[in-house]
Amino acid sequence: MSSELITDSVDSPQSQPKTGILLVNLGTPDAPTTAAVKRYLTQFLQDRRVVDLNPLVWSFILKGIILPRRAPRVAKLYHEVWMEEGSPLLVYSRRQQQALAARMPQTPVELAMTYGSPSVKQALDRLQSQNIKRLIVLPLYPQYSCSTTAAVWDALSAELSNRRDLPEISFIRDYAEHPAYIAALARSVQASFERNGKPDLLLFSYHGIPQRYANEGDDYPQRCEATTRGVVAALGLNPSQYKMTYQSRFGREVWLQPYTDETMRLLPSQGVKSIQVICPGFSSDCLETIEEIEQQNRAFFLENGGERYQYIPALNDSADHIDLFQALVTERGL
Ligand SMILES: C=CC1=C(C)c2cc3[nH]c(cc4nc(cc5[nH]c(cc1n2)c(C)c5CCC(=O)O)C(CCC(=O)O)=C4C)c(C)c3C=C
Ligand SMILES: [Fe+2]
Ligand SMILES: [Fe+2]
Repeated sequence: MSSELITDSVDSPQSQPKTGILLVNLGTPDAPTTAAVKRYLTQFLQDRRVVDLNPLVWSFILKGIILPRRAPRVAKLYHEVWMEEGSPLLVYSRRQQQALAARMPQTPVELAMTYGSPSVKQALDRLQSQNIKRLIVLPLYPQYSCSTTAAVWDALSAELSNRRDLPEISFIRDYAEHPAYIAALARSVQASFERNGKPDLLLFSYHGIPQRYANEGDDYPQRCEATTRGVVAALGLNPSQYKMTYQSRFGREVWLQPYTDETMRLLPSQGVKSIQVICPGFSSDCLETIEEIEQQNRAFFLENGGERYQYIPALNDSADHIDLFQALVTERGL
């Protein structure tokens, strides 16, 4: 054996240990059917990071009351947005994984979902089979929340608790104010203004969380405000030209306000006739953007006197978005 081959197969003190990247998104049903939605929601809504009610009481309410009603209704909505290759959230997340992998051919890039598949276990198995010694974890949530980012942390640590050999881990908490993220959003809004004309109002709609989670220390609303501040500064908008709301509330508790749906119904009576809506909390288009924002909230606005409504798509697998991901992992020493 030549000495060249020997040094190639052994980590020399100078060579970097092999690094892998793990992208993690929320998860989505495997099919637009009641059974698949029930499976998905059972796992998702039993995570105490998401719903923190007494587990025994909540499990009883969830399985006995909520899922039998919600699963068939939501399955129909998934059916409406389903793409040829699958659920939009998974389709766009896969494209992001593939585009990032193409940018860095020496580095394994895997995708996992906190709930459903591909699971964190499957992704870690694939990375470990490639002998990675360092792991950069990028939760695909621009703004930290205990209900999303911390749930990624939990899923990862639960899975690692079964393994003997842990990699060195770098966990990206969020990128709400990252200059490349703000620039990508601002460019996407600017392109929409050029295509459709400048609207009366640019609405930033973020997924909500219970207000109580924020009161107990989740800085998610501050992280959303930071994103909005960055984008409006980049675009030079004044306060009368934009607004920020929270969507997708679930259950009876008070969630972050103002609510997107209520705002949408009110705006036309306040003189807003044309609106463009961006959802910067979603790294991929999914049920909550395509069905809830592009379809349902469009109807609320138009039925109440609004005239022009445009939804600005998520950054998905655009080159700007992949540039941002590349910058985030490179900053972690890749
Ligand atoms: C208590 C319930 C929920 C909290 C808290 C919550 C926070 C939260 N969610 C996202 C991103 C997404 N949520 C999506 C769907 C979705 N969310 C909830 C509930 C809570 N979310 C439910 C029940 C559902 C499923 C649909 C439904 O039954 O209405 C999705 C889309 C998934 C898809 O398959 O397309 C995303 C993405 C964030 C960012 C967030 C907190 C900041
Ligand atoms: Fe959600
Ligand atoms: Fe929704």
